[in-house]
Amino acid sequence: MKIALLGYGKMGKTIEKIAIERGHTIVIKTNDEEGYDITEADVAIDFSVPNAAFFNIIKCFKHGVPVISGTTGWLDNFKKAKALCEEENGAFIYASNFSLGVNIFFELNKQLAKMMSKIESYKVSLEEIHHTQKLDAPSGTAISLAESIISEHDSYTDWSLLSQKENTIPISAKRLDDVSGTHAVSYTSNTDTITIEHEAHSREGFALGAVIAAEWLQDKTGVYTMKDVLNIG
Ligand SMILES: NC(=O)C1=CN([C@@H]2O[C@H](COP(=O)(O)OP(=O)(O)OC[C@H]3O[C@@H](n4cnc5c(N)ncnc54)[C@H](O)[C@@H]3O)[C@@H](O)[C@H]2O)C=CC1
Ligand SMILES: O=C(O)C1=N[C@H](C(=O)O)C[C@H](O)C1
Repeated sequence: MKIALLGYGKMGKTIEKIAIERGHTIVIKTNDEEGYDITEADVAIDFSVPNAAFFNIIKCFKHGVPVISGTTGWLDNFKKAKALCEEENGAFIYASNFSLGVNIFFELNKQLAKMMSKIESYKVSLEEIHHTQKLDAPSGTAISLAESIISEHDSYTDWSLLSQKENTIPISAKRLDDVSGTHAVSYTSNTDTITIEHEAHSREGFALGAVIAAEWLQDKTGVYTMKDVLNIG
């Protein structure tokens, strides 16, 4: 498979290594909006920056190139991207987190929220920790976790960074050197705390998931999620 890497930073470089190990060829690697012919690629993988992702993605739709995006912090335009994908008969997967471990963690989070919805004595909170170069906060993964709790738990209607408000899930975002990505969901009562946590040991899990998603998407049209790719949940 000929792959275009839209964004050749920390993730782009990790994806390149894994894609080559799996027998693919990188035909484009760019940190720019222009200066390449996207039709050279069978599939594009966008891990760029929040203000570039939407442009990169719709360019792929316009040229009939299936696209995977893991860029976070651009979701105000997500609905528009989905609609454009359908209009152009494109192929698209966005995931706030491509690792198998986090996608299993997403399912655990959903089940736990469903169970805790019936128990009023526990209050939920989220914590995410990432490296200091991260541009967005809270992380895309923390937002996915919070939205899933909101859809399963009757007491929560919103999330916010460090909120104290009733019905709002507080998210704490910490930035420390060299942390690939840690997410914890805690339920606290007067007597105890239940915590589930996922800790990424490196970027390789995210990169492998993105390459597997690209392999899965290459002959399809439509908008999909990692749940479709991994067949879990
Ligand atoms: N969904 C997931 O599983 C994961 C998502 N991410 C997200 O992926 C994104 C990238 O992460 P990193 O590689 O760690 O960041 P990074 O900062 O190392 O790399 C981003 C690259 O995008 C480049 N760039 C800037 N403008 C561009 C444009 N117009 N077109 C293409 N590239 C452009 C930058 O020059 C930089 O090299 C972030 O939004 C991050 O949150 C990161 C890890 C996993
Ligand atoms: O920026 C990162 O590094 C990561 N970003 C994603 C997010 O915002 O959730 C996924 C992962 O946690 C690493």
